[in-house]
Amino acid sequence: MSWKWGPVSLLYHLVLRENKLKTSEKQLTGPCPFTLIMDGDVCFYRELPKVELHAHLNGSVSFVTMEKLIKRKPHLNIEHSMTAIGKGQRRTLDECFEVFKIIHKLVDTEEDVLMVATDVIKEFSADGVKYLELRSTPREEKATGLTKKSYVETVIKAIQRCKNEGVDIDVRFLVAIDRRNGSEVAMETVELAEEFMLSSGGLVVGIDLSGDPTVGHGRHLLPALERAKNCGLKLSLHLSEVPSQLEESDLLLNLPPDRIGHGTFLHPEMGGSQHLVDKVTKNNIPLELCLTSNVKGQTIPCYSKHHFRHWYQMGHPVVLCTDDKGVFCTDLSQEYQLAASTFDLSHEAVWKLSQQAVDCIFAEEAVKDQLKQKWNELRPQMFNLPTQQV
Ligand SMILES: CNc1ncnc2c1ncn2[C@@H]1O[C@H](COP(=O)(O)O)[C@@H](O)[C@H]1O
Ligand SMILES: [Zn+2]
Repeated sequence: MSWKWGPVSLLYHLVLRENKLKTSEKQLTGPCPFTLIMDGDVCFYRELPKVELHAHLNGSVSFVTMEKLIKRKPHLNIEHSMTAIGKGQRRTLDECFEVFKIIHKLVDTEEDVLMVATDVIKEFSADGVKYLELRSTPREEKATGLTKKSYVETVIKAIQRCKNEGVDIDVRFLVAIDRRNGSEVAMETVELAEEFMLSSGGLVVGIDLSGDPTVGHGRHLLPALERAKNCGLKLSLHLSEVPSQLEESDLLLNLPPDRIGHGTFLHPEMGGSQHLVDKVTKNNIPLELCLTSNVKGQTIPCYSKHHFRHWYQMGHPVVLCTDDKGVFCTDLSQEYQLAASTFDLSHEAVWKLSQQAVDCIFAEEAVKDQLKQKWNELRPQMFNLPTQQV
């Protein structure tokens, strides 16, 4: 396999150099620039065109952006160690949810949301992501005047701003329901999403169901999710992220959702059941899989035991994603590289994985066609083939 420098890796290299990273920071933002210079394999994953379908906005805040937020609010006495889980570290899922509470304190004005969303989009683009579905929970902050509506408007503004600046990435937005907030808020969230689906020129495409999986039961959220589906919003639901949710997953799979987040404990080999697998395969529902998130959040003991193996072997559609690239100190290139090294995937298999993710996006068919064309155009430079052979 020969390797050529491409625009993405070069840009990433320059961005990292410009930020003059210290050793401690390298762990939080991805591979160090020196690795990038020396290791052609790292460049392959960085340069690989990618689709990111499972990224929570406030979990995706990078070290560099976090530094800006901490400087804006020194009185909060928040340190980096409180907002990210570094290399080799593990936390319980409960502890992860405490981290989000801290980040929410730092991101509580329209100005913060605009900066965070703009930075996150640009970082995904610099990592070679060509299509991104960002998800976030609309939040009201009485003290600063932030409303749920202005929250969504601000994320949309960031998406439009990046587009106007020519950032090479197509971005859509999923409005998130936090399951902890119950059925009424869930319904209000769907109504808000519906309003923006109609007014945002196709930028709001769906609903995410997330939040602490140990709190509440999905049965109370069914009316809101059904309404979302009926009005044309796509559904991506966190399902069976913890072992105790089998009954809930069975119920929510009847909707059926358009994609599943994690689905860690659906497979019989993970403690789930063939019945659940049959429901997922019958409807061909893609799974969004986040390796580092699951290992650092300790729902999976180690990478080799990740449920990627079972679904990938079955030929079921799986999409590698980051979940919370800031909190878990990863990026999508690293996730592809991790999957490849753990499950012994060739560059050709990795390419197929990234290409097949295009079929799982929520944007309209025309966008899929454009992305497929982009993948075809980029393939020769990735594999160093003459154009006519592709
Ligand atoms: C680790 N696994 C996970 N499981 C479930 N929900 C998660 C999550 N990671 C993130 N979130 C959800 O995303 C919110 C933060 O981003 P936003 O403020 O919405 O942008 C968290 O508060 C949680 O509701
Ligand atoms: Zn998630």
